[in-house]
Amino acid sequence: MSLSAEIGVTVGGFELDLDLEVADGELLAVLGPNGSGKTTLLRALAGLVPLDEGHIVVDGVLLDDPGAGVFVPPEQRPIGVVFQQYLLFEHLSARDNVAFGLRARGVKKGPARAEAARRLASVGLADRGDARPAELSGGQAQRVALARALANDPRLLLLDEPLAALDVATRRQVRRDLRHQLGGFGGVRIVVTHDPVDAYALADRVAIVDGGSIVQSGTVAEITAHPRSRYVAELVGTNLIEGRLDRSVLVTLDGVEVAVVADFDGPAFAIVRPQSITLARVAADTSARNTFDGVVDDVDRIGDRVRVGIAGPLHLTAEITVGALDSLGLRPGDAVSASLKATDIEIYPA
Ligand SMILES: Nc1ncnc2c1ncn2[C@@H]1O[C@H](COP(=O)(O)OP(=O)(O)OP(=O)(O)O)[C@@H](O)[C@H]1O
Repeated sequence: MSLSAEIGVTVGGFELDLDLEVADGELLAVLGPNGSGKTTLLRALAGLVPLDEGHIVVDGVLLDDPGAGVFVPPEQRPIGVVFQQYLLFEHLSARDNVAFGLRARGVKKGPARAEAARRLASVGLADRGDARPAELSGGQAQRVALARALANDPRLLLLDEPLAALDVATRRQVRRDLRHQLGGFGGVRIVVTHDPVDAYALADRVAIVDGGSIVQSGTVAEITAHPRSRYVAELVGTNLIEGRLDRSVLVTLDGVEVAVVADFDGPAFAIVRPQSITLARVAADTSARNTFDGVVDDVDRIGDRVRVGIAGPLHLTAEITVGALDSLGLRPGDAVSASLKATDIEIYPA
């Protein structure tokens, strides 16, 4: 393992408490909603916030351990950071921005500038060394920030929302470039993002952070198939129901009963694809085992499909065609009946 960390930090009443093990060459995406602690995690790894408890070990070297009285300052850590807004010095050229970190570590001006030029060339910016940050496109500024982070040959590379500063049109191209550039780095890479598309495009493994702790981690495929929280279910666009199974009836925490097909009892999650939910104006006489009456609380059109949010005993999202929406004439506030077949509900242990 190249990064092994137990992070215990409190900032302004917010508590971050999580463990991370990341192998050399692995790219971990840390995904979570606003305020979940992602930036605080990066700041703790980089040494910008000292740990209150725990330890950080990179390549076998202890960087922070309050119990042992060890704290290696940020500039001495084998860590490169690309911050959210890149934080390039506006008054310095691209080359001097990249050379800055090397100079801070005692490299002489000439060799630092030569190394910076080489680093810029490696991210495809050989001809932009004299440009100031204001003269660079968003994608170019990001590559300068990456070249700067890599200039000291770090063992751990941290990227905080690397695509957030870019407009939608440039994002896709820069995401592709970034994947390519990150592919050439052999150490541990951690990318923080709240965009699942970035996580899926860049990462081998994803850790979902919520409320200062890791609520789920695994490969993208594992997380997508078996979400274990409402946040993740929403990210992957499915409905999650949590409860307790008792002979093929899932009883939710609120006491709602859902008929399912299951061969075990006990705490369980159920997922229902929005496309498997049938909507009707009044409770229909169907073969579906489950029918819930509710009220439409959201109607969101995506191409020729419509996602309809239903508030009721269960909060569900159904996906229907525009034609079906028109014939039902559903609007927010309307009463609606949602049916789901027991065989369309996938069950797994909680
Ligand atoms: N220096 C600080 N002083 C007080 N509170 C802080 C400080 N730094 C972070 N917090 C609080 O800690 C929580 C986590 O913040 P953090 O920036 O780590 O979240 P995040 O997941 O990166 O969010 P975002 O996606 O919005 O950047 C927030 O509630 C924030 O207000």
